[in-house]
Amino acid sequence: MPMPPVDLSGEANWTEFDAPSLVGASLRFVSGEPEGDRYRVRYYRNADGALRARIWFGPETEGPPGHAHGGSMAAVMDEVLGLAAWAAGYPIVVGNLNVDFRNLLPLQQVVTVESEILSTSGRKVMVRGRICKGDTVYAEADCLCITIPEQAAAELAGKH
Ligand SMILES: CCCCC/C=C\C/C=C\C/C=C\C/C=C\CCCC(=O)SCCNC(=O)CCNC(=O)[C@H](O)C(C)(C)COP(=O)(O)OP(=O)(O)OC[C@H]1O[C@@H](n2cnc3c(N)ncnc32)[C@H](O)[C@@H]1OP(=O)(O)O
Repeated sequence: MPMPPVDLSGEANWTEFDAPSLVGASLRFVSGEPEGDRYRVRYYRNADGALRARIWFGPETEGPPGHAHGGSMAAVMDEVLGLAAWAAGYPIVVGNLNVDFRNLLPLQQVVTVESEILSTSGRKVMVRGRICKGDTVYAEADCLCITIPEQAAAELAGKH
C-alpha cells in the first residue's frame, strides 16, 4: 500500500520550477516516483531565483533504522545541486560532491534543500547546499560542477 499524500508546498514567495522542461525527464532516480515510497520531490525558485526543493524521504530511503541512508541524502545533493547549476544557466555534470552528514534524518518527513551558486571559474561552478528543516541541518554539501559543451548536453538530453 503506497503512503498517503504528503504536503510538498513551498513558501509564500517561492515559484514552482519545472525541472523536466529544462533538463528533460531523465532525473528519475530521485524525482521519478512522485507518489512512490522512495522520494517525493517538488522544485521551486526562491525570491532570489535560487533553487529550492521540498523532499520527503520515504521508507525506501532507509539506512539506519527509521532514518535516511547517507547515500540517499548524497543522491539528493547530486541531483539538486547539479540542477541548481543548470537552473542558473550552466550545462554541467557533477565532478565532485562532498557531503557532511550532521544529524540523522528521520524518515517520512518533508525537508528542504537549499542551494546557492558560490562561484564560477572557467568550466568550474561551485554550488553549496544543505538539507534542513527549521533550525536542524541534516546534511551540507559542496558540489563542483563542470560545464560540458552545449552540443554534448543537447545530445544527452535528446536520448531520453
Ligand atoms: C544525469 C545526466 C547528466 C547528463 C548531463 C547532460 C545533459 C543532459 C541534459 C540534462 C542534464 C540533466 C540534469 C542535470 C541535473 C542534475 C543531474 C545530476 C548530476 C549528475 O549526477 S551528473 C552524473 C555524475 N557525474 C558524472 O558522471 C561525471 C563524470 N565525469 C566526467 O564526465 C568528467 O570527468 C568531467 C566532465 C567532470 C570532467 O572531464 P573533462 O575531460 O571534460 O574536463 P577536465 O578533466 O579537463 O576538467 C576540467 C577542469 O575541472 C577540474 N576537475 C574535473 N573533475 C574534477 C574533480 N573531480 N575534482 C576536482 N577538479 C576537477 C579539472 O582539474 C579541470 O580544472 P582546470 O581547468 O583548472 O585544470
